[in-house]
Amino acid sequence: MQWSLVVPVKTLARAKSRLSDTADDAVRPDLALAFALDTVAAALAGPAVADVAVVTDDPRAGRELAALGARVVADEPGGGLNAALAHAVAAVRAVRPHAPVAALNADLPALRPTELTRVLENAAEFPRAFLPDAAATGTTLLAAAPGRELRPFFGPGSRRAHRTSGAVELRLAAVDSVRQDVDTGADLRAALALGVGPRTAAAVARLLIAEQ
Ligand SMILES: Nc1nc2c(ncn2[C@@H]2O[C@H](COP(=O)(O)OP(=O)(O)OP(=O)(O)O)[C@@H](O)[C@H]2O)c(=O)[nH]1
Ligand SMILES: C=C(OP(=O)(O)O)C(=O)O
Repeated sequence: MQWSLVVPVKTLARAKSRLSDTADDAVRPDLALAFALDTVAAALAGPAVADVAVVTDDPRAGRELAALGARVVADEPGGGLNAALAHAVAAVRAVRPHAPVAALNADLPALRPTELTRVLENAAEFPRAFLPDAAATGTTLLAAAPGRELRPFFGPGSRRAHRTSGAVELRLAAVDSVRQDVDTGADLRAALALGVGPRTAAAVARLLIAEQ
């Protein structure tokens, strides 16, 4: 079964505020973009994904992610993350109405295509399913079968919100790369330990050189 994914990317200048003690205002946009590029490149590399739509209003992110092969959908004005996702799902379903859809966070720089494939194969067993993040309080992926509404409740405490909404929690071993989102310096170290993609590796190297 081939999936359509929607990946939300906030305006880069405002992204990753919780990384401000690790990366200052001048370099954080580059780091956030590197995470998104490595996430989308890995997602497009797997056999289970047919289509990735990035929902963003950021021109640079849109340009660089489109160059990887993603489609770019504009944000729903003033709506925030969940409105942007619902809007992007409607856009991808207009193109591929019979495909299952999943929202995937853009901050998974260690993402492995094989692990994402396994998560999607398991998600395909349910009308709606989600994968909790590494911290076990949030969500990195929320999936909906063809014809089902996604009903995203991303944000603080989204694991509980998705569970309460009736989505099935996927309990899978060995999918750490799909769960390891990066919000803090400690998360970034954990992602580096798993092994990040080339754009994040380069951005982190630039960060370390700038600090010397
Ligand atoms: N398109 C879009 N994406 C968003 C929006 N808000 C958040 N996102 C994305 O949704 C995911 C989770 O976002 P947040 O945790 O709110 O923000 P963040 O930039 O990752 O981190 P913080 O600034 O530290 O909260 C990331 O992939 C963001 O880029 C929005 O309003 N529109
Ligand atoms: C929006 C979410 O992710 P983050 O950890 O980036 O806040 C979430 O977990 O619902």
